[in-house]
Amino acid sequence: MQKSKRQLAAHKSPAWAGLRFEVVPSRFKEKLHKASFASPQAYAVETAKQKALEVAGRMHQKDLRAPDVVIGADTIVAVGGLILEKPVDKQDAYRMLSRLSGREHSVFTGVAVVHCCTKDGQLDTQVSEFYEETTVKFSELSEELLWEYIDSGEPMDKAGGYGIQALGGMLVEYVHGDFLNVVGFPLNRFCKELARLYHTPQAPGAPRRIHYDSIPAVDTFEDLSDIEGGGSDPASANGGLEAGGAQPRAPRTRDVPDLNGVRDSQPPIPARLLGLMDGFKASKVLLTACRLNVFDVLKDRGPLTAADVAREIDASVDGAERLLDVCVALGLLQKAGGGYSNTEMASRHLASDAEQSLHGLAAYLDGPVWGAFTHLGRAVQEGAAWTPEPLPQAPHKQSTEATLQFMRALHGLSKLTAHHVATAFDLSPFTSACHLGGCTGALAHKLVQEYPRLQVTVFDLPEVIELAGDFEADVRPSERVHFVPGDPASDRLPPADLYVLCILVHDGPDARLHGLLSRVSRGCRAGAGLLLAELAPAEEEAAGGAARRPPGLRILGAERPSRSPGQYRRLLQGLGFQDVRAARAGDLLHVVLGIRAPP
Ligand SMILES: O=c1[nH]cc([C@@H]2O[C@H](COP(=O)(O)OP(=O)(O)OP(=O)(O)O)[C@@H](O)[C@H]2O)c(=O)[nH]1
Repeated sequence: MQKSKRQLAAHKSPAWAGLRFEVVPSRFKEKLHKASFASPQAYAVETAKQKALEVAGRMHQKDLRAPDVVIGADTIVAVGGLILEKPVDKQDAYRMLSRLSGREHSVFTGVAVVHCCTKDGQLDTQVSEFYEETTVKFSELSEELLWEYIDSGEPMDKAGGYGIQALGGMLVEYVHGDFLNVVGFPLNRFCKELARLYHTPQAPGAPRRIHYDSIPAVDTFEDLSDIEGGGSDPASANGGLEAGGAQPRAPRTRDVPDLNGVRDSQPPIPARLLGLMDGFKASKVLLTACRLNVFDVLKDRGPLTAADVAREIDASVDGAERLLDVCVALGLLQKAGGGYSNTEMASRHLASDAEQSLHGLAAYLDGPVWGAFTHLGRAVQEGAAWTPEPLPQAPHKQSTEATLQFMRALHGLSKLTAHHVATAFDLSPFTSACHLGGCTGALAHKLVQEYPRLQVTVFDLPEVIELAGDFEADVRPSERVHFVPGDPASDRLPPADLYVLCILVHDGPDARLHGLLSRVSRGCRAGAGLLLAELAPAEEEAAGGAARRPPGLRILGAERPSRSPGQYRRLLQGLGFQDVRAARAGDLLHVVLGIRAPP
């Protein structure tokens, strides 16, 4: 399951509902044994609690100071005694949604509020928890509606497989209870709980005392509070958080300094800005650790000391220890009793021989892309490209090693995304496909695995095809994948039922994209398909739960923002394709499929 976006550590950052908070994804693995809980809601509450405790512990370790409060939440759907979380794939989404069709179900969000303090350097926590239930009834869903909704990609990161605040709203007949609870956080109940926990009435005229400096505006909640003697009249409210008698409250003054001498009206610290300024250091540490093969050394081996690692990577012990400690802080490594080991993510993506390795991408970013970015000022002044020209624009200008380096980067990305691209639509009606710019054949091999009748031609520049054999050991070779040298931008295209383009044209100029797509449109027969998979725009990635990249900074280093599925759809329609459909392919890509209309 994707890491939580919703564990809030309250003490810094901008305001929301009167809280200054920071969002810290929890690393708690949501693997609690569901059957061991008395009820679905007990499971949600425990998961929320474990998520928040993990964040509190980690932040305390990292900053040597705990946040004041960590808020964890977990949303589940319960139907007929079953607990539904986020679907793992489309079939799973189908199973969930067909189970919900025509029925009532409950949505539970468990919330844990973890109060933290540090005693003698040790973290001390106190947990308050609650859950909220909302009942939702779905209409009867036709197969067609169900699949159209699944193909929209929306269900994939949603508990129960639907997003009530978006397209999923059309499935819903009625809602009883808090709508926001279904979306993922019961804000109203949460505010009441905070008011109950922190806002105890006190004697008139008593000085304002705040224990939890992250909650200066808890006054915000009192209007929602059920506390006796509370109420919505601001004049009857004070900002005190300390216990006292049930007395009338002193007037609230928003511009009074709190105990830290900070006025509420002070602008917040620009934490995001500071993070942006400093962010390159984290990238460089990650890329350097990859280049020094730290994650290879630690993969499949017990915890190693800094001295062991230093010996293996030919580094000084002090230097290795500093690098390893920063990797721990970045969540790439774990440290226990002086020994370092890979996190699961590092073994899966940063070790060079891992099935889903991004080691090649890291090397490409650390090499030519990093080099180009150090001269960014000059490139801006001269209007030059920000990054090395990627293949296929300039292979002839590249050394074999540079071409291989680019191919390794693309290979890792292709392997990571191939399953999502191959299964975004049902491609079984097609019997032959041609992957233009198919590079190492990673997607081609996934396509033939998924579709037993399909033959795939990988059509790419001769320099690339010549080197593609180097990657054969890394894919399951198939006789149904053929490599044909040629330039997709100028040579005659091999005949096929389906043409595939994947992360090929997202960062190129419009003219190049139009040129390539119109070549396919002119070169293919009526009824042939065109499947286009490209990086989703950054804002869609964020919505899909992926780490947000600034618009304009693409994964392989070019600077053009991605086009939206709508733009691709209009483009394809303008080029004579019909039945154009768009779908998400994992968190990173969107895929568009169109069928060539008769001329
Ligand atoms: O109608 C909607 N229903 C659900 C959602 C979204 O679904 C997920 C629920 O996931 P969870 O509670 O597990 O929490 P997350 O913050 O995503 O992180 P995990 O690490 O726990 O997976 C949540 O994103 C809801 O917002 C929705 O959007 N609409």
